[in-house]
Amino acid sequence: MNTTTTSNVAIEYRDICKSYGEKSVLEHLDLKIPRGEFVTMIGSSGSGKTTALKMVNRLIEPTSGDVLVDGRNVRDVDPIQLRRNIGYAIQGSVLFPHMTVEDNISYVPNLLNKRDHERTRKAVRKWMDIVGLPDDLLERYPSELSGGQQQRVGIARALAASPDILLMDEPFGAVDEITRGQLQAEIARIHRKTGITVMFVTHDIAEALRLGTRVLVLDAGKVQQYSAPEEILARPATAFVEQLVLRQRHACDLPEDQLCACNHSGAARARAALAAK
Ligand SMILES: Nc1ncnc2c1ncn2[C@@H]1O[C@H](COP(=O)(O)OP(=O)(O)OP(=O)(O)O)[C@@H](O)[C@H]1O
Repeated sequence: MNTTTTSNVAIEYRDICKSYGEKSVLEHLDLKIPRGEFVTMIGSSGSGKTTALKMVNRLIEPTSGDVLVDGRNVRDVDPIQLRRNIGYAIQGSVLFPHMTVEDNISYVPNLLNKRDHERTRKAVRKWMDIVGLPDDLLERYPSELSGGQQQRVGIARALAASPDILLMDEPFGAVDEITRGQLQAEIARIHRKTGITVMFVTHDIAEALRLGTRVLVLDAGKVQQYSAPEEILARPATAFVEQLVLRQRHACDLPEDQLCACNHSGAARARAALAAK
């Protein structure tokens, strides 16, 4: 039974098609993302992940079809207003190079509560703490930070306006493995704590399974599967998803009849699902 009603849907794609000239990138995408979900998007290169993501904040417009955010067609919402309620974090540093860490994070909150600078100051410190950065970095400029620290500041900035939706496009693609693991743990914690709706593009199936409450697998502009991670692992819907799952098992160096023993909740749920089969 489908229990997803309009009121608990944060983002909806209705029959979305996107072409660049003759090239079709998304074909009849229909998708509902309930409020509070953490949707990871994975697929082959060029499968349309970034294109679909950027339609939510109108950085890309569809050729046909509609995108709804909180039940409103984004075509009817002023893009600037829309983006104030949608955090956006991408790979690499997108910080303003001439601004300190504090000014970078407080940029949007300052626009929103112009008069209440004390409130913004407190919010900046709260987000520094949440993304695991010490306050003594507040006066530094982006060039004086490590890649991992810049990425954390980018996430703090995306979250600082307390958006309802967070769009993340391979946000941890450019950091080392250890930092990546830490950032994954932090974003999962932020999601649990805030209940924010997250769309997260990744090339890493382990990351998709670890973080996603639902995983969207795209190939050649079409949805291959949109399911909980345990479902993806236990019952891949297409040969393409099956290949992804095999890659995950091999990465974890386990026999194919066992699931990944990595330390993540998706795999733990998947193991339980398989055990119950
Ligand atoms: N402005 C554009 N003009 C023409 N083609 C474009 C444009 N933007 C994207 N494309 C093409 O659309 C297709 C989908 O791109 P998109 O960035 O959505 O894919 P993706 O799944 O995010 O890819 P990747 O995993 O490599 O980042 C690609 O073939 C890309 O080359």
